[in-house]
Amino acid sequence: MARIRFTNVNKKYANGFHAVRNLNLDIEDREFIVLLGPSGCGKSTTLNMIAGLEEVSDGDLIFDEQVVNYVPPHKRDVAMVFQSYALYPHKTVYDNIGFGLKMRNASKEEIDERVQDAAKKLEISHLLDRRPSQLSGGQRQRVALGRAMVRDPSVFLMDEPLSNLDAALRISMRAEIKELHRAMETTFVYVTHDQAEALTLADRIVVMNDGVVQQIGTPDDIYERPANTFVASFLGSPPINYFDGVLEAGPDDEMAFVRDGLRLVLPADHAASLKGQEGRAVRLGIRAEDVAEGTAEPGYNALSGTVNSVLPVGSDQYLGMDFGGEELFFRVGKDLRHAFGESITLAVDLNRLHVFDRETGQSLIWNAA
Ligand SMILES: Nc1ncnc2c1ncn2[C@@H]1O[C@H](COP(=O)(O)OP(=O)(O)OP(=O)(O)O)[C@@H](O)[C@H]1O
Repeated sequence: MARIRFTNVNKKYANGFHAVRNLNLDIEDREFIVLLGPSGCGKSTTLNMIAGLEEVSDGDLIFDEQVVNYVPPHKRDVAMVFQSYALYPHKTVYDNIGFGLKMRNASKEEIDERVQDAAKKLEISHLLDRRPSQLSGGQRQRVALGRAMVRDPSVFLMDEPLSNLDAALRISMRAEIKELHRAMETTFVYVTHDQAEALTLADRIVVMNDGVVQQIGTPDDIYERPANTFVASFLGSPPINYFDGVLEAGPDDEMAFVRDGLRLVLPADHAASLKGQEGRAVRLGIRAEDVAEGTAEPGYNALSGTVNSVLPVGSDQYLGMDFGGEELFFRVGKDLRHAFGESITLAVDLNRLHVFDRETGQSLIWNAA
């Protein structure tokens, strides 16, 4: 069992670089947590603090009830899988998987039982006599997973374990990692910069930027109710569209977003949370998929512009629109037929709008985590 808690944790590297700032995070036993963010945001540093590979500069890192700030890695009951696999090139798959157990003086029988069991689960039993150089990338990654599995750790740490695999294999390995989590019944902490990976795997996602947590929540929370423009922009493809404008009060407690060529009436519950804020400078967000081809009166709950680009992506298509000199991107059904330069009106799904403060970027309608 392992619950992991960070309380006011900071990490400053020896050169003074402040990589993680005031981190507060409570990871429940058996939870699948994904640390998500752009390169350099501090996710690997956070994972390495759990592993004991990096020391906490201040604050406390707690496993269950024990502060582990100064507990060395081999006493933490964690296993880690790296992007680079880190296999021993001259050992067979069998020996690679069993090596950690051998170093801990496990009996030959125990090693054999655990290696065979892990190999079976990972479907690599037929590869046990090979060396890493005789394996594909996906098979090597399974060996790395097997090596971590046989240790039966309380915490499983993974740092971009799929990023060296091709697109198709990444998707099938995602399903396997999810199944592994279910079967192992341990706490998983997984680092990635890939939003799709995070959304598919996580019970909860921690979005980080510049060493600071931006939002902690379920995949739905993060995608549907982003706490700020950073989170809103980091997830979604093509990325969310923004419009700068102001709030305008209307009759019957109505609240609308207005700017040149656009007036969108906000749903009643958003209007209620924005009551009294008319005149406020806001940034409105419309996700690429939250539009439909519509005939609503132009300028009112609808967006009109000209088609700039049409990019089919198989199941649907990305539609580029010129909107008063601004370039917007939407994701629409593959059956919509539009030609370059054509005028088009899209109806906006008003229930799925996002409203942010223009200065701070904080959401004004979803409670920040
Ligand atoms: N030993 C170190 N000394 C000084 N700065 C470091 C050290 N290790 C990492 N950093 C810096 O700390 C920041 C966070 O690094 P970290 O590896 O945690 O980022 P990341 O989010 O995992 O990024 P990536 O996806 O590129 O690995 C980066 O700016 C990095 O350059």
